[in-house]
Amino acid sequence: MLDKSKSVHLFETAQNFIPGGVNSPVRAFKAVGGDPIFMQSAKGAIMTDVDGNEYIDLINSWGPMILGHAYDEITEAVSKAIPHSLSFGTPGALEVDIAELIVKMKPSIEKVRMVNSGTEATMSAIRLARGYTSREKVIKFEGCYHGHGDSFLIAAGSGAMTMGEPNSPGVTRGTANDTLTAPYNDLEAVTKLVAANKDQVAAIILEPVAGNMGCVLPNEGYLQGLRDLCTQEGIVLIFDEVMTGFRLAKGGAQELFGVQADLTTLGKIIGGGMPVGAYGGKKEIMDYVSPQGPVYQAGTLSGNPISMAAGLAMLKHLDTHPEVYEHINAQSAKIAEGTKENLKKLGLDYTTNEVGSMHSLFFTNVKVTDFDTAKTCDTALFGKYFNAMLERGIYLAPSQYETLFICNALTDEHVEAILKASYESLKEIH
Ligand SMILES: Cc1ncc(COP(=O)(O)O)c(C=O)c1O
Ligand SMILES: N[C@H](C=O)CCC(=O)O
Repeated sequence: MLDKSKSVHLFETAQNFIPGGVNSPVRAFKAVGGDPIFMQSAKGAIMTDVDGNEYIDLINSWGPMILGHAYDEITEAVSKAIPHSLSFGTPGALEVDIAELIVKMKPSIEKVRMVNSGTEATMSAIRLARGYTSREKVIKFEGCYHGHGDSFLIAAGSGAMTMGEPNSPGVTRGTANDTLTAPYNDLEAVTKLVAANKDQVAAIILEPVAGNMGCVLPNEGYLQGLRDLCTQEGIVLIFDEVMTGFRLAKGGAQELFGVQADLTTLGKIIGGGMPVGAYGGKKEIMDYVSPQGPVYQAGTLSGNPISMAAGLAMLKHLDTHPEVYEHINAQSAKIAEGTKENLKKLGLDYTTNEVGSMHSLFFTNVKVTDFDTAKTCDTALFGKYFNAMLERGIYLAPSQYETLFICNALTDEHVEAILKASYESLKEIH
């Protein structure tokens, strides 16, 4: 058994001062049992906890550590920026540089506004869509997560799904009424929903690859179908690429699937791990944002120089090193294939979904294509698997309804260790 005594002590103390002892619910290990591990440091693909245990990290801060933890180019850029002030509250040169680079790397984005989190990005994007269209309703998909803005805590994935609270108390009935939900991957259902709310829908928002009910891929033609529907009905199509942007390809899911959104929301990845978000898209729509247009949106720390320095270093690296994508995709494919072989060897019939450097093992024999099929998973069994892997030094996301992310620092030796641990863990829990 790992010695977790310092983590246990910290968690006991934390619970006195922080709700549930954590600053974001999925970290609490409630869905998998046991106490959360408190981390001390991380470098490359390895995290070290406060008790000195080491783990191969398969969450990578929920996605942004594409280059691995404490990547030299990023930490150097941050160190260089720090002496010049931690925040100006005025425009700064790095904001212009990163905006220019994002516009270059993501063809559907002509203008971009920086915010401080993915939640802020999605909240701002739907306000903009409402202001632009003069319509009030928004369609989201069951099991998709767009942060914790009131409009999105309806049939939400990620922690909300994990805690069994996809509709949160505290969201007013009025707000909930303006959010319509449809099943993911069902074009007919969303088309009917739009028809039933003719000329009232401002935006359709989705994760182009859902990562918050586990990893769920869009069916062939689904994204294009939504694109066509939105164009036809004057609806703003928003791709929430907080997870997929700059991860699945330089141009994110839009490049991979060849479908362009009107607005795109971005998050943690463009800060290289610092608290950042952004929304951007067609100039015609973005020019509705204050101070150019009437839709108000602001932020004291938006475009923060330290966050911009980190994000810029990360994006510059991704822009000039296509081999990063080759490597993370290849390592992810090895893990996915190896997991399938392990399942076969053990006579287990579970489902795996993967795309690029994102993947999930679902404890169900049902093909997972939406919220309902994701919910067929044996979450108790996942909890056992999670803990068995943790004991073997592999840090998975502590919920069945999250996606695993691969970083560029993951070597073949790491992959081998992950697959060995996975085989032993699967064997142990059956
Ligand atoms: C797709 C998606 N959108 C939005 C968010 C919200 O981002 P944040 O947690 O930075 O507010 C997340 C992650 O939490 C996400 O995965
Ligand atoms: N699924 C979420 C982000 O992508 C999990 C992170 C969090 O809410 O703490």
